[in-house]
Amino acid sequence: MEMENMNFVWALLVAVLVWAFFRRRDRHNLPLPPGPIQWPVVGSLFSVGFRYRHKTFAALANKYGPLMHLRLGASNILVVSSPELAMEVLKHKDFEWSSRPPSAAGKYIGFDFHSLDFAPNGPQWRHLRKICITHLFSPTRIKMQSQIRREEILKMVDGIAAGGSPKGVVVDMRKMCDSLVLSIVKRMLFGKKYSNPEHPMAKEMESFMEVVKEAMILIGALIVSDLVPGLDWLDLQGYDRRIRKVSRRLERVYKLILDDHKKDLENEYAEEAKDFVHILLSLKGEEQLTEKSLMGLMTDVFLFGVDITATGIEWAMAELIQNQRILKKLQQAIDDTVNGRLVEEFDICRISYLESVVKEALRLHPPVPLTDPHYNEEAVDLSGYKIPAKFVMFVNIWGLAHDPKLWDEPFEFRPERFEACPDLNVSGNDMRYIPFSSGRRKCPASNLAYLKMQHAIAVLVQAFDWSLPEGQQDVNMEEGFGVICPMKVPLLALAKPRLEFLHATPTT
Ligand code: HEM
Repeated sequence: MEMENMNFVWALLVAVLVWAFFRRRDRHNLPLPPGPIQWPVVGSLFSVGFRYRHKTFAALANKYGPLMHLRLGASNILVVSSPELAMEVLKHKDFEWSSRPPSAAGKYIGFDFHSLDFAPNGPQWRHLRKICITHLFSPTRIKMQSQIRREEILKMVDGIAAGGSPKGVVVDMRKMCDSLVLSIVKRMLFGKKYSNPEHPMAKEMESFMEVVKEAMILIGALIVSDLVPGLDWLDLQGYDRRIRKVSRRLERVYKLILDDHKKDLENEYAEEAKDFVHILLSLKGEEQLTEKSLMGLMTDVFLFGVDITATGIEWAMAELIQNQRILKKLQQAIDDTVNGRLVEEFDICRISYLESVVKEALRLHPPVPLTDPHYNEEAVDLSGYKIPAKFVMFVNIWGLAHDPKLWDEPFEFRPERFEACPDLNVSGNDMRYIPFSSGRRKCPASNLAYLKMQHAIAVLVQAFDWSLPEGQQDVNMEEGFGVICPMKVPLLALAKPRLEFLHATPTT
């Protein structure tokens, strides 16, 4: 076992012993759903392991059924793996299951649970969710910011084209996707301000990205104080200290950004010129946000807005490169639709094969393979069981999308399966396929993220022929690990320009 995992087991052991010494007697003797053997202290840890939890959960569900109970430390966990039960917890009983458990990341990185993702169910979460839906990710706002996405995608194409000869250039797809999505998110949040190297904040922003990366690692880590509540003061793994440090650094930069934007708003500012931070600062009356909520929302957009979308694009490109027949068919579908110019965002709704390709990539490789942890504040009936309060519940998004009882050849990349059923979409109504989840906690940015993925993939595929670099036989399709599921080995691909023109016609 790796050193880090050994440390985790020891820390958990000490924490559970201390917890058992002090805890109130609050045991319940209700029958709970079946699950793997639970050892003293560590619970089901050895059955679940440390990695690829979505795959382990799917394998365990074959044995124990679609509603499974596990224990890790003092935490009780349910895993849901059938469409019927997913419908029950995400739609019919979504109110009961729509809270989030307490966690060190939520407390510090989510600014005392003031981020949308970490906020427990209640007025604070409802307020933040409404602001996101009506102001940040509304169809009008998405349309208003289309020029930003267009410019950044064209920059990416120019960058690839400039680096190569007619024989092509090897592209590090991971770096390229990260940089594309990051530039779009930065401009949505802050406008062009900090892209100028002369701006006093430009240097600060560079080192800020390191803090964001550290925050993502910590959000994905198994932290003992999350599994044995009330013992964060022991900080047996040193994670709590790291999380507090990251939180202080995020807070410092956020405050600088907020002050800088407040100064802008002292003068008249055109609505179209406003970035997300201007919009959030301009809210008045009941909608007005506290400083903590402003910082929480910036965390939502920055931390969840970049990695997940970039991961989705990288997986889709890997599948296309492996499946040249599908790549060619997609190129043809795009060329036929746009007829002699570079594909634009407004063309996407007319290229149904593109949608099928992106849907299939999100099915085969959902970038978020398990929902975020849902949590019941009160006891709730589920599938004949009385589930006590304060259970953590995950829906296995990956498991549902790979279940051979629900899909033909679930491990094959076959976009045609979606052409046969166009109503099967990302809206979260059919629980076999929920890459953005479903119900109250569904991803609030799904429309934006889905559009961005489709446009970026369409442009890459239309502007270049893609293949493996010389000497490489296969794409390594192994998964890395974390809350977001990246490719284990970053994808390298050879891009050869296939269009004489690389500059698009102006948008309508
Ligand atoms: C392909 C890209 C994306 C995918 C597949 C995705 C998927 C998801 C999933 C599965 C959840 C968990 C829902 C649950 O717990 O039931 C989620 C939540 C969330 N996502 Fe996304 N997401 C993507 C992009 C984005 C982007 C671009 C943003 C922000 C700019 C974003 C912000 C959020 C937030 C704030 C939540 C928490 C919502 C809440 O708890 O109310 N996501 N997303």
